[in-house]
Amino acid sequence: MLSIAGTDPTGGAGTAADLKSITAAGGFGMAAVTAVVAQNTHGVSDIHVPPAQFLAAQLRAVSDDVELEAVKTGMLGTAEIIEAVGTWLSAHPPRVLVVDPVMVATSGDRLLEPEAEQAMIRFCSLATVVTPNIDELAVLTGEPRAHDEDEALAQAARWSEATGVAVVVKTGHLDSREVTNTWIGTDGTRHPVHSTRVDTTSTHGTGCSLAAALATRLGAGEDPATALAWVTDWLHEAILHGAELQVGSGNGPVDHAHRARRLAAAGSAAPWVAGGAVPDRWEQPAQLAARATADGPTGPAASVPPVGPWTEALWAAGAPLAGAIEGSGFVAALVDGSLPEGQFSFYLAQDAHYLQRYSRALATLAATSEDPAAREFWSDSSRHCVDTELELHRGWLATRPDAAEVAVSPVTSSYTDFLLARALGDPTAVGAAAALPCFWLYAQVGASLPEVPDEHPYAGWLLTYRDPTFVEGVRGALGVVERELGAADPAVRAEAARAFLLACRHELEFFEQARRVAPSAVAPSPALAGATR
Ligand SMILES: Nc1ncnc2c1ncn2[C@@H]1O[C@H](COP(=O)(O)OP(=O)(O)OP(=O)(O)O)[C@@H](O)[C@H]1O
Ligand SMILES: Cc1ncc(COP(=O)(O)O)c(N)n1
Repeated sequence: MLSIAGTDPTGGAGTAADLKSITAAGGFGMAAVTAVVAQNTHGVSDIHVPPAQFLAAQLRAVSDDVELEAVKTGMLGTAEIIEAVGTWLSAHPPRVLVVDPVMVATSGDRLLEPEAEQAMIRFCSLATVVTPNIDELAVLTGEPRAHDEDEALAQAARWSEATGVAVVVKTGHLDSREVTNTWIGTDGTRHPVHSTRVDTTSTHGTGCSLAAALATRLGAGEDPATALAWVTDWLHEAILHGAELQVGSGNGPVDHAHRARRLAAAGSAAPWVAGGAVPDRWEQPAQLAARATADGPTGPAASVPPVGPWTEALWAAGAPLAGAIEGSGFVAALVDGSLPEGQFSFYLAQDAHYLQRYSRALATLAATSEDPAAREFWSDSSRHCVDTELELHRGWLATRPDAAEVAVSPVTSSYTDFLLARALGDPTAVGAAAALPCFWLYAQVGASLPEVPDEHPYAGWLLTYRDPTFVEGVRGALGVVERELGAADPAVRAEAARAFLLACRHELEFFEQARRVAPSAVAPSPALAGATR
């Protein structure tokens, strides 16, 4: 996959951004340089355009040796450069050509000579798809700048029909809460991909990154809707975490590698409960809390407080994981509404599988517990789980036939197999401690959620986290676990603590697994707002 673009020595835009984006999108990146640009996160200070013959030599070096899947062009700078690229492309037409008609940088600096605009407009007709921002779309179409998304879509559709070139309309430059990228096909088809605006100044190079990643996915054979969904979701994550890079003091770059680092961390082979974190015999509550907090963050306070010293120690030990769940990408995307529909549907499907199995683990605890109050609590909870699962199928999943057919995932089955094994084969204190995080951490997430507006795509679902009867259930589970631990042998207690911490980690994996699903993997369905659980 070849990028033909200008440079950015601070790595945020141009060929640097393109190569990072191509890698992130799964391709092998190559780059031919059109212009050497002295720029940083504050703007452009100088531009050197090497002779057009030199660019032609770079392009020949590539095509003499390499077969390309796709080409993306960015800053072309001058009419002469546009012509050199056009000539080369005509001799070596790639299967996919994405043209980002770069004219003006975010900083306001011109990256295309004004007299080259007409040449750029003609050049765009060679493309498979063009990715102008709102201002560039106005120049391309020769129309006034669109005021809103509908105007931009209409402009793009007219231009696309006239030229036979698809357009991705990007609303990043409008000031709506939602940011939508829409693929407009030459036959008028529209594939909108919705995302949410991130309140950040780290958007340097977003246009370059979108176009390069899109070219890579299209070059690999993905259809336009799937490719654009992948790119929009990946870029949202990169923008969300851009500021953490702390690169420059102006408009910073996005974090192209955020997803790769997140997935690498998820694939870690380190044990979930470090050796020595739990004593072999848990004699005193403080033994566990002291060890668990010695080498890690303490985490948030419990929204439903512990009911005694044993559950207090469990919380102290598991709190860093509760914090990780509250701060997880899944919860963040669910709350800001950018969670792709396919990932949400996958989550619902796994939730249904989970509840079905969890209810059996709870029923097992009801059958094996000695304490009548525990038996009553577990059997009520098991029954409640069955009801919730049935409601999930009747409500949310009924509107998504594709999601209803999603099989149980490895993450869901390893969590539920673990819970069932603890309930079936271990002392009831261990089974009870393993079952507790599902109650306690779910309520914790619920308490951390902000109010969302009614038009939020997942408003209906977010409300289910606030169910007050659920908080009662958490108190019930805490009471049972506190009593079970108090009565247990210290070795069994230690096993229970281990099971509790493992279950907390399973909870984190359960939430995060949906983020690992391709955003368009489950077919879209009618709007979510207002749907009932
Ligand atoms: N603040 C933001 N929040 C969320 N997504 C954004 C934001 N800014 C940009 N994006 C994403 O990046 C894409 C490209 O951004 P934009 O519309 O600003 O294009 P551009 O002007 O060509 O980019 P550039 O400023 O790099 O030239 C958008 O379509 C959107 O997916
Ligand atoms: C070489 C080059 N190409 C493109 C851009 C546009 O990116 P942005 O508008 O985000 O500054 C840039 N600044 N530099």
